[in-house]
Amino acid sequence: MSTRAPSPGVAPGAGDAFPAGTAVPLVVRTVPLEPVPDDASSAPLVDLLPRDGALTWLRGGDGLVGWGTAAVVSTAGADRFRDAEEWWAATTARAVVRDEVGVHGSGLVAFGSFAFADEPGTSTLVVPRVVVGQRGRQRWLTTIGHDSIGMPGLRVADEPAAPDGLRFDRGAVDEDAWRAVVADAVARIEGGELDKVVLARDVVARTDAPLDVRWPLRRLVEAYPTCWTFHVDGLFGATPEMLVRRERGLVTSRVLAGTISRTGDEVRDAGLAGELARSSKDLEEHEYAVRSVADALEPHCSSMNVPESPFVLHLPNVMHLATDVTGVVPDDVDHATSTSLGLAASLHPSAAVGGTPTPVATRLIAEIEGMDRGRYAGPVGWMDAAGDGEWGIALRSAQVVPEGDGSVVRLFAGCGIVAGSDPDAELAESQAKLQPVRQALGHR
Ligand SMILES: C=C(O[C@H]1C=CC=C(C(=O)O)[C@@H]1O)C(=O)O
Repeated sequence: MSTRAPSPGVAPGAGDAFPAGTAVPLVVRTVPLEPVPDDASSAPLVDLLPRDGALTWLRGGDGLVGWGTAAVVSTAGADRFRDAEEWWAATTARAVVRDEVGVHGSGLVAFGSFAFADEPGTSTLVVPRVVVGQRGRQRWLTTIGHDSIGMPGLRVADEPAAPDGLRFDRGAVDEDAWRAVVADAVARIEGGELDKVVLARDVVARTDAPLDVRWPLRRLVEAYPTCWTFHVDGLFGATPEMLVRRERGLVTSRVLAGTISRTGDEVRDAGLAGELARSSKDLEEHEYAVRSVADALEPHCSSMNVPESPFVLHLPNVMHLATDVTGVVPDDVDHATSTSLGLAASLHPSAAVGGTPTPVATRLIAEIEGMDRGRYAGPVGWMDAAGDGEWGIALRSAQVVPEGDGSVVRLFAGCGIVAGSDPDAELAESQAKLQPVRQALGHR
């Protein structure tokens, strides 16, 4: 585990690093901002983000944006969630917080993104210098530093530049090879090795100048208002799947599995939605995912509601079978494992991104998928000092890394494979799931 805590101030990304482990208390202040007017005249939160150090968690106008780094931790391996949780508990215990708003997301918060697998990969929790939040018409501003710091003036940021020289290339496994991997998984499922496995692939985009991530973020926020648009440490996307949300003891999880592409024709799509809702292959795939979430949440909850049948969630590119699981976490349960991050750790990887049985599926993914998922399909979101927060599954996402004078952007998509899955249909499904980020980068 490595930690850093830069010096005070509110300039995005500025500050010298304190030595690892420095126990400097954070000074946190949240104040209300002017309410959002009815006429949609105020800028969306995504427009406030500076170019460097932007952190994002937004859905339909609500959510959090942040920038700068007040403190950060990196963790890795099988204990990545526990180590991050311990660091957060120590950080919040010595923070001095004055929160004049007192809503979900005000006060001290950290944004986080966790690796899919135990190995390889690193995970991170970042405490920003500045957070701006919105819930309905309510807005607030939080500053976080190592001393009392002034309130920054908020203004709409400069217009991000479009990706320069954007081009796409194959990922780690080409399309023919990926179809063969899917066929191999189907044979193993039909041979009785396991019931379901989720197999993913990547596509690589390159740019000639460093990608300004605010370009795709602004487009994702606009095109996918019912998804959670996120950005943490180079991983960005718009996920429709909520692994776990905890607010004052109420826990919710939106489970997705089972997909059909949309055609754009309303009448045909209504017919396809009906087909999806009746498809025994998709219902089976969905049931494994719901079971995995319900079984993982159950030990933490005093009561739970797991609907018997899914509904069809309509997104601009695809439709999914969806189930909203809810539960109540009693006050007296072990705090360390029932924070939103502790719950995310128990739920990950659900059968929406791993498979059934989980250990067999994750071994098979490592054996045949042929790529490193990094933080794709891992939990991404935020948490507050009380352990409330929201952790989505990092789907419909991409990882940006610098390369030469430009950037490499790896886009990811995965598909649930069960007995009877067809490799051609799964490839087409993965292409539909790559569409949101492709289009947000400017590629039609
Ligand atoms: C693994 C992904 O989607 C999951 C979530 C919804 C539907 C899925 C499916 O139908 O296969 C996947 O389980 C992805 O988008 O990369």
